Amino acid sequence: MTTVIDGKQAAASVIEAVTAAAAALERDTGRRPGLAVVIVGNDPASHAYVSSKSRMAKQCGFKSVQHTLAEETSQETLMALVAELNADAEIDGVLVQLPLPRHLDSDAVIQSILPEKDVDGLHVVNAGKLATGDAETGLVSCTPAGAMILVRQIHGRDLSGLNALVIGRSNLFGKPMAQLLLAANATVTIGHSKSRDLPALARNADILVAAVGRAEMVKADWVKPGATVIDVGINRVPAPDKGEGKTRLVGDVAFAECAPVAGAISPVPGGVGPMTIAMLMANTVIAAYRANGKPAPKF
Ligand SMILES: Nc1nc(=O)c2c([nH]1)NC[C@@H]1CN(c3ccc(C(=O)N[C@@H](CCC(=O)O)C(=O)O)cc3)C=[N+]21
Repeated sequence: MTTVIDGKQAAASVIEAVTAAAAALERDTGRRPGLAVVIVGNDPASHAYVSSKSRMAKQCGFKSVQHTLAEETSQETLMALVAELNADAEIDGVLVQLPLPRHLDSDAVIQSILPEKDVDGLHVVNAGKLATGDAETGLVSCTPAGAMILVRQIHGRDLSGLNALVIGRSNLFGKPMAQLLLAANATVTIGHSKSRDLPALARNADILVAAVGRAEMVKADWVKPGATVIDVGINRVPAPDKGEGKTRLVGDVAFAECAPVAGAISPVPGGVGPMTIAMLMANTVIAAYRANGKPAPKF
């Protein structure tokens, strides 16, 4: 029988550990972890994500602040806010919700966040630490960190001898995911839109991670029988059966046809998504421990 990986349950157990770690820090130092989330503009999906992040931060016992800036905010204003949060001793983590409106240079903003407060793990210092195997002082991007916990549920910490394919090569996900799999001894391939034969690469993968950004692109005949399939896609597609103008959330994997072939598979929703938010909380508590000179908990 195929295992359907329960991301909600895995996220709940991370949140439980984060909440306990936050309470222990407050007992020892009188300080709570502080998370600042910055959002620019009016995109409803972004606002929904940011609200759930702020809600979760409060649930974990953090100091949670949200800065909502107008769509027409200038680069200077946004960078000045980041500088202020960098200097604020009560803030351990700074997250700037992406994507930013088109007139803003998001890379300049991200790189201006202090690496030790970069709970998204997007600063070049954190990307570099991951690439060079420094897990002790860096912060790892939340979605790959969460996906990796799901992989560990199935395979444990040592992926020696297993072939992994990551489809997607973004700095936000594909590259850090490949680094994490490599650090766990998997034999890693990164596939992307210019790869010659993605289905053939996929059929060779014991661990198939899909982050292509195309609804249900991975089909049953891409999946090696018994493979672990991790679906990182979030696509809203029309759902006329739910009513006129309604949508549903689907992943990058055609779940219904792939599930019977896979050994384990993560669904959308309820797979990687909830883990992303849980790992943001984990990174914030890690940053707060380090800021207080304490050895950080591991997740
Ligand atoms: N600086 C930055 N960091 C991010 O980590 C970041 C971002 N910007 N911009 C947008 C994306 C998207 N993202 C998600 C988080 C949780 C779910 C999640 O919990 N999804 C639920 C379903 C939620 C629903 O129903 O809409 C699930 O998959 O079960 C999804 C997507 C974080 N992102």
